Order: sequence, then C-alpha cells, then structure tokens
Amino acid sequence: MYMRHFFRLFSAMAGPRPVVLSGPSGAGKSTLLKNLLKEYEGVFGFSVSHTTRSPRPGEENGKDYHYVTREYMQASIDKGEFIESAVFSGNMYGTSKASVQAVKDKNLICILDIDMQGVRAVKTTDLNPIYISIQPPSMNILEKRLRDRNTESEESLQKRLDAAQVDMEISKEPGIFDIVVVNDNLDDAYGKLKDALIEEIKKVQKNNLS
Ligand SMILES: Nc1nc2c(ncn2[C@@H]2O[C@H](COP(=O)(O)OP(=O)(O)O)[C@@H](O)[C@H]2O)c(=O)[nH]1
Ligand SMILES: Nc1ncnc2c1ncn2[C@@H]1O[C@H](COP(=O)(O)OP(=O)(O)O)[C@@H](O)[C@H]1O
Repeated sequence: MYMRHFFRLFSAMAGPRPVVLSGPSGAGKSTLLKNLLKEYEGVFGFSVSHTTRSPRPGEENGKDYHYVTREYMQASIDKGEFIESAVFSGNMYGTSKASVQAVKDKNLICILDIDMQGVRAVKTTDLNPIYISIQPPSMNILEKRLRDRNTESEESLQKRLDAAQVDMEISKEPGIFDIVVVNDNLDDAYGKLKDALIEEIKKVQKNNLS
C-alpha cells in the first residue's frame, strides 16, 4: 500500500512518460505525430532535434529541427549537451537535453522522432519512454511514398531505402518496441496510435485541468 502510494507520487513528480516514434524513413512518423500535435494541443510537445541536413521546403528552423553545422553539433555533443546523437544517411541528428526539458517544463508528453540508433541509446538513459515503431506495409509501398514525397535526391533515397531494410528487420526483434503500428491506411494507423497513448493522454488532460 505504502509502496504503491510512493510510486504514484514519484511518477506524478516525474511527469508524463515520453513517447518515442521510430521506424524507416517514409513510414509516416512525421505525418502521424503532426496529427497528434494538432488534435491534442496542450497534451503533446515535440522534442525538436538538431540536424546537419538542409531544411526541406516548408520546414522551419526551431520547429521541425534546429539546423546546425557539423562543427556546431560536434562541439555541443562534446560539451555533453545531448541525450543521444547518431549519423543517419550521412547527416548528424541528435536529441539535446534542452529540447526534452523544454517539453517537460510545460508538463506535456514529449514525442521523440528518432532512428534505431537513437532508440538503443535512449534505452540506456532514465527517460523511460513508451517505444512505438511505425512500419510501412511493404518495402514497395515505402519506396513509392518516399518517391512521391519528392524530398530526396536519388542518392539520399537509396540510402534511406537501405537503412529501411535494416530497420524493418531489427523491429521484428521482440522486446525493442512496446507497440508496432503498420501504417497502411492512415486513419487506421492514427487510430491505433491514439489507442496506444490514450491512458497517458487522459492523465495529462486531467492534470492540466485540475
Ligand atoms: N537518433 C536520432 N535520430 C533522429 C533524430 N531526429 C531525427 N532522427 C531520425 O533521422 C532519420 C531521418 O530523418 P529526416 O531527415 O527528417 O528524414 P525522414 O525520416 O525521411 O523524414 C529518421 O529516422 C528520424 O527518425 C535524433 O535526434 N536522433
Ligand atoms: N497511410 C499513408 N498512406 C499514403 N501515404 C502516406 C501515408 N502515411 C504517410 N504518407 C505519405 O508518405 C510520405 C512519408 O511520410 P512521412 O510522414 O514524411 O514519413 P517519415 O516521417 O516516417 O519519414 C509523405 O509524403 C506522407 O504524406
């Protein structure tokens, strides 16, 4: 009884559990998380990563990513400012401590969109997120969606497809993810994602109302 009370108090102090969305490039992570941020404003907050890749048309510095140089990013990593960082498709990506803290300070559920290297690194921290894998229905559909997105050069597209193959294999290993959502029909996938998060969503809504 006493222990249960203690744990409840402890988890309330720690705030809501973060959510990690991972999965191959083109699986639909950004699309799904943008829907969540829109439908549940005041519940979710996005952990804005740093990257050395160039912004795509429509992307905003400080909103989608913090776009930085390699020199700046490496110096910040060396100073210990990052929870994790990785090289993906020739560019550096990383989650700064400040990005996650900014979301936690607002008492929101922090969403991290990170690759498999990031997932492994986060598992060694005390972040304790819910791990969700977003997977495409097939390699062919993934390739079509990535091509239709029209954001990548042929070289970048091939690198993403190679990484996707590895990602899809690793994601089958039991124990890495709490939930796997196959993004075939978007509305169905979004429904499954919401179902997986509804407990945490309700907790935050209740806390932020009281
Ligand atoms: N480890 C890690 N991966 C990240 C981070 N930010 C983004 N990524 C991953 O980097 C990969 C490439 O992201 P991006 O260039 O936006 O391309 P997209 O996935 O094709 O939209 C994706 O798998 C992201 O999940 C980060 O801070 N850390
Ligand atoms: N269920 C779906 N059906 C068809 N197209 C989709 C679906 N989900 C996402 N897309 C499209 O596929 C592309 C890749 O999705 P995106 O969210 O950018 O993936 P990720 O963030 O995982 O790289 C985008 O152009 C997006 O509009």
